[in-house]
Amino acid sequence: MSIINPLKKKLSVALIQLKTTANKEQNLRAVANQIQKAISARSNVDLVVLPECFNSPYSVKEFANYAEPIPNGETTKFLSKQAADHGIFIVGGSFPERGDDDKIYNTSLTFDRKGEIIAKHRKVHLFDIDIPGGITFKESVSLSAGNKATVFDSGEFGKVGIGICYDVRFPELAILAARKHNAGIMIYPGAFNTVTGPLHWELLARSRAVDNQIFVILCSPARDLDFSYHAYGHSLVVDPSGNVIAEAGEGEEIVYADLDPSLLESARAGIPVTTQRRYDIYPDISEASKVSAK
Ligand SMILES: NC(=O)CC(=O)C(=O)O
Repeated sequence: MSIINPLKKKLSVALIQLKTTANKEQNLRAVANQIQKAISARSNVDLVVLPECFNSPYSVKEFANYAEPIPNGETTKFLSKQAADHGIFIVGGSFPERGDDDKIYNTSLTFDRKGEIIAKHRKVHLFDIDIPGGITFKESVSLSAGNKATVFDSGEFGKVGIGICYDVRFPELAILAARKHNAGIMIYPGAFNTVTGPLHWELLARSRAVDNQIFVILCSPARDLDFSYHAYGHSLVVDPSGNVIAEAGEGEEIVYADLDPSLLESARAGIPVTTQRRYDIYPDISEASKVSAK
């Protein structure tokens, strides 16, 4: 049985883990500086990834104050220009979007080398959790959920799926991207915290990678203990065998990695689950689990 390798060529990525302040202009300037730094350090960078909510505080009280329309808002124009000026792909983390329906979404835009928007993902699963003695957060207080899975075709290195943070806890998005659309990479801008991060951040990234034998990228803000929300940090890249091939600490840092198609090929050749699935036994698994959750 021949191996399907969705990754068309080696891809050099840079994940920008930076602190977010309450000042949007300052945040955008910091992103521009960090992109410049990444390009200067590694001239072959193809794709830059930014964290969830990189232009605003991660706070349900603040999302509406920072929300912008797409594509005519300041942050969209800024990201487009960065991508075009440097001739790189950018997965633009996420920022609060004010939709045409006046609702607020947590939205990630992806730009190609010419600065064109090639993907728009609105966080599908809102982060509503309550861990007594740990953390309570309810994005649904001020955000609305997106209603579609997102995969883009880079045209150069194959297809890529996008999720935002809490979306990584739901394997279905990555399964759809990898198995229905043949994506070789899943990218999640995310902002786990100091309670859930140590428990699940790396575990979930490695799980999504091994489930689908794809590369998985998670990009977080840097930790800032002066803010109400303490981001976990630890932006990382996982290969299709589940190995963490690059990882940041907690502070500001740029993580570099080369995504090598041969790693995907050897993972799928050695443990050929892609060709061994028994769809006769688990047709439409999501529908089945919906019934049992009632
Ligand atoms: N911030 C999130 O959306 C998700 C998160 O922190 C978690 O799942 O834990």
